[in-house]
Amino acid sequence: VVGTTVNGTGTGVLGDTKSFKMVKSGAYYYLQDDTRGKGVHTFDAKNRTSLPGTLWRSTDTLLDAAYDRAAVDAHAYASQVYDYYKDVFGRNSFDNNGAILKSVVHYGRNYNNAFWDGTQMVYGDGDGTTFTSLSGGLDVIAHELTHAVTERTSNLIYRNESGALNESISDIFGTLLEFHTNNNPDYLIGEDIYTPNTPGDAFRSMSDPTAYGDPDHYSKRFTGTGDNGGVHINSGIINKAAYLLAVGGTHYNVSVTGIGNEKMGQIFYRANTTYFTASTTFSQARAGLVQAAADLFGANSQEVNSVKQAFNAVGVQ
Ligand SMILES: CC(C)[C@H](Cc1cn(Cc2ccc(C(=O)O)cc2)nn1)C(=O)N[C@@H](CCCCN)C(=O)O
Ligand SMILES: O=C[C@H](O)[C@@H](O)[C@H](O)[C@H](O)CO
Ligand SMILES: [Ca+2]
Ligand SMILES: [Ca+2]
Ligand SMILES: [Zn+2]
Repeated sequence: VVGTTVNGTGTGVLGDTKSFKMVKSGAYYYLQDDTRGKGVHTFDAKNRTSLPGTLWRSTDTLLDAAYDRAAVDAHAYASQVYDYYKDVFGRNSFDNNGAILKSVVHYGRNYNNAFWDGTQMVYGDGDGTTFTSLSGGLDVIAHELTHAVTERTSNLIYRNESGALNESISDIFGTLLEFHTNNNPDYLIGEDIYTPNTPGDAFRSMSDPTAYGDPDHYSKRFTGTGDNGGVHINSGIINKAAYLLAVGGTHYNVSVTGIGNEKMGQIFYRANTTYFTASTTFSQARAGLVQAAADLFGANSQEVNSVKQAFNAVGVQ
């Protein structure tokens, strides 16, 4: 819509208060932020599955109803992910040309999932037991938006090893968003919205993928055809390598010197946008990450050595 930018305030999925930009047009206020790129737009699917539904419209700037919570987080967190990519990597939205960030909430009925469909981020409400509104997880939103970044850069094929790499990159930047904004950071995925009645669990773990049945070593990779050849399963191998690269540790008797989250993120961002291609395998990813680390920190740097150690630790040469 065409209108004037105003400040909105609302309650998120977890009951937290946050502010965001809205546009006033006529008598209504819309979840449209014109201050970031070409815009951040949040839509209401009204529990149907036609996309994107309607641009979120309110009669005021206070979004504190239960039905508003999913939209508040989708809108505010998408803005935070926009700011991260712009401030940290100088990337202007997923296309690096300010593309409008579209988010859709209240998708379907009791829908226990969230996804990027090539055009927009889509969030279910969950069934209230397995998931609560999935836009309530900052790592989830950054995960979905990072699929868009990957699609516009390496465009890693969503199958087998390239697909698992695609998935891991989304989990990695989902996690980095939590640390960058200091939003209860951890190396878990979906912990804020998974099983709302059970504290302390998550959907995936980067620090210990085996906690949720995913492999933490190449010798344990899934070789079936399910899940597009295990893209959400074998992602655990790269997730573990990224975790070790950032934090350090000893894994299957291989010791890794941690270099911190920021440098780990720089290396993965540069590799994904410069060296990875659609068909990049785990072994080729190691080479691309080593090259990215060499570009950033020097061929004989600790950072390069730590990338090699991390991939040795998960059995990828
Ligand atoms: C981001 C993350 C919170 C989310 C988690 C998720 C949810 N589901 C469905 C699902 C729901 C419930 C259970 C259960 O054990 O009860 C298991 C799986 N599958 N994955 C996820 O990983 N979504 C996929 C959706 C992929 C859709 C096909 N491209 C993704 O974005 O990669
Ligand atoms: O589809 C069959 C492929 O073999 C696939 O399953 C890969 O072996 C697996 O993704 C390993 O990364
Ligand atoms: Ca997390
Ligand atoms: Ca839980
Ligand atoms: Zn994903």
